[in-house]
Amino acid sequence: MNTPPAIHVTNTTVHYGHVLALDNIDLHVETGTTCALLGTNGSGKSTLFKTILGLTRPDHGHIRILGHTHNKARRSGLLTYMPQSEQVDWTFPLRVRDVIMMGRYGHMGPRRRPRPTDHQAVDQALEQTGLTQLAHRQIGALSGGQRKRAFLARALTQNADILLLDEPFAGVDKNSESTIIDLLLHMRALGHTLLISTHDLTQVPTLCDQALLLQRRVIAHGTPEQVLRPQTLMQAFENPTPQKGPTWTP
Ligand SMILES: Nc1ncnc2c1ncn2[C@@H]1O[C@H](COP(=O)(O)OP(=O)(O)OP(=O)(O)O)[C@@H](O)[C@H]1O
Repeated sequence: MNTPPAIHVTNTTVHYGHVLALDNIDLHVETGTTCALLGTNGSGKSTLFKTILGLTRPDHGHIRILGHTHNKARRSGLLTYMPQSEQVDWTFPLRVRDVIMMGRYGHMGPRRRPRPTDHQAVDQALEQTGLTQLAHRQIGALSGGQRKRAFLARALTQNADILLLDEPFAGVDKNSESTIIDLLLHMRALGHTLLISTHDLTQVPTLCDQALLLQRRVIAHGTPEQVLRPQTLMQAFENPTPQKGPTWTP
């Protein structure tokens, strides 16, 4: 029997009130693929992640994760999500290790008592993200790049087949960026499926097998060489959503 696609989004439209965020999206990501999600600010990247996760309800459309509904996929731990920014009280006395352990909650019983396998998973994620020395530091005392690595470590401990990463390189220093790239290449080599939104086009050819260019609708989907053409990228600027913040120049 053929394996179903890791992510299969069909004919999916999302409005926030009168704002059209996604317009009839079709997306097919095979298992083991690393796909970049590209687009200007406000082009619908975060909305697409949230819709795949079932956190945002589409007006219409059909979403399957490895052949399952998002509820079943989430319950089965098939996918994990690293949001663009975390709603965290940075003054709360949580250590880096505690934050990463949260990724293991789905593997624990209702009392959330970590077992040796949970501690091992956290140790491994700390090492992979270069945070072992900072494990006992309060989360708010980390730099932006270190915080991003901690939340990536929390996602890794879930050991999900599919990782949805919203802007993993935004606001990180060069050191953190190179740690994150190495880690994502490692996950790719292990056969995980990754959907990564990024404004940094320079990473895409090395890191990704595919790229999807979004401007509420799909402008292009193919290999990085097919998508990263100036004339294709220009289409994303035909009618960009007015937004504050950085955009990129093709
Ligand atoms: N909760 C919301 N309520 C109303 N409008 C929203 C909401 N979330 C997003 N939008 C709007 O939907 C559109 C798509 O936003 P979205 O955040 O998905 O884009 P994005 O590509 O992730 O942008 P960025 O790169 O800035 O994060 C934008 O016009 C945005 O203003």
